[in-house]
Amino acid sequence: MTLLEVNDLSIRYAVDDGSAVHASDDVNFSVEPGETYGLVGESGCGKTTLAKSLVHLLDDNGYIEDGEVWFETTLPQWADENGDPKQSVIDDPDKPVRADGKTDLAQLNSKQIRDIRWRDIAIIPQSAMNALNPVYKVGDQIVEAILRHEPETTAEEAHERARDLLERVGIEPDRADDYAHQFSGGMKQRAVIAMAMACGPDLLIADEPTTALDVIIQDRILEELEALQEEFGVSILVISHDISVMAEICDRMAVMYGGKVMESGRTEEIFDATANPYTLGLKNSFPTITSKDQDLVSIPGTPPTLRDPDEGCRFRERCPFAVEECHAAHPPMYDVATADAEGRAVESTDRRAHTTACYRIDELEQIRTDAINESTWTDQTIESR
Ligand SMILES: Nc1ncnc2c1ncn2[C@@H]1O[C@H](COP(=O)(O)OP(=O)(O)OP(=O)(O)O)[C@@H](O)[C@H]1O
Repeated sequence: MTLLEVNDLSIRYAVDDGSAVHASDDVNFSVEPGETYGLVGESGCGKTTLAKSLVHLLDDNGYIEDGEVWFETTLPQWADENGDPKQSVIDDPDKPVRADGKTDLAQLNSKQIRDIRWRDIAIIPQSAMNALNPVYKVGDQIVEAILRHEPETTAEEAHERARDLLERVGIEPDRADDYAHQFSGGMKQRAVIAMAMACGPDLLIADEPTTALDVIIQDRILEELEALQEEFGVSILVISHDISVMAEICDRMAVMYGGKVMESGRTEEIFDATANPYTLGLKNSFPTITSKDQDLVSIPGTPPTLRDPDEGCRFRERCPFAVEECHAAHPPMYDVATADAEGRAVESTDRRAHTTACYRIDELEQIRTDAINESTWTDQTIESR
């Protein structure tokens, strides 16, 4: 049973000159119960947009152009006494509810999504540690989050839960009476994680949970997230530009570039059998867990603006392996492990498979070898590709 199933999700931002920023294009992925799924890629590739769109928190000029976001929940008004969707609701084409108990969040109105946000899906935004209100005690802010979403809970129970949640993320319960300025950066981040867990969500979205923290604190935050997951069975959708952080905590991940998923699969597949030039370049630019001494090589050039992009592969202008075909159309997702009877790559829509968007999938061995050499990335000028 899948908790979240994102199908062909495309998100746009309308901008002043009349063009649209294609922040996410035909994105597919799924998250299973209790799983940690990662969205990784350089700044501006659309990770935050994607995460915010799931719970309708896009900026005012952002909108879902197309796609579906099926989530394992049924709103009370559409559920029977067991919490399952009523047959009349499933049969109603105007209701975004499936027989398997999933609801398409993309079709909900703002009141309906408010019932899901925090209670079923909690989001820890980027720079969350600055999100704590300086004039309220930290504990009271958690209490408020509980009471807002669970009116039946008493203030006393909520206080008890707030203290308990703080303890679970490694903060002394008595510090509930402190103000945010009395907390270190790492403690603030953990308090925000506690707040996100206040209503027992099924999915926790953590946007760059360790950025701006030093390495030791980063490790502790990752450990806290893993511990919470083990204890509560919550699924985590984690976003980071740092592929080595992802390696530590994710079961599966999607590597994004320019609003597109370039490669997706289990973490060990992405690391041990990397199948996309962009992922290879990204790996070169971060110290990996296995080889901390390796030279770091960043990918020359900058990501595209995404304003009305052309049809070609989004990565081709920075890709040392780009060929003619890459200019004509962005590649589909190919299955990395299987080929057809003639040995040719096959397209795949299987969200659990290891897939890559690269036409040169048949030459992977050579590409992997070449990608290790710094000169592969630095010798060629953009014009020569
Ligand atoms: N409100 C907006 N209006 C127009 N363009 C936007 C808006 N918000 C984001 N974008 C653009 O959408 C694209 C995706 O941005 P997004 O913030 O989702 O990427 P990201 O991978 O999360 O990067 P970061 O980690 O820096 O937040 C970028 O090109 C960005 O400039």
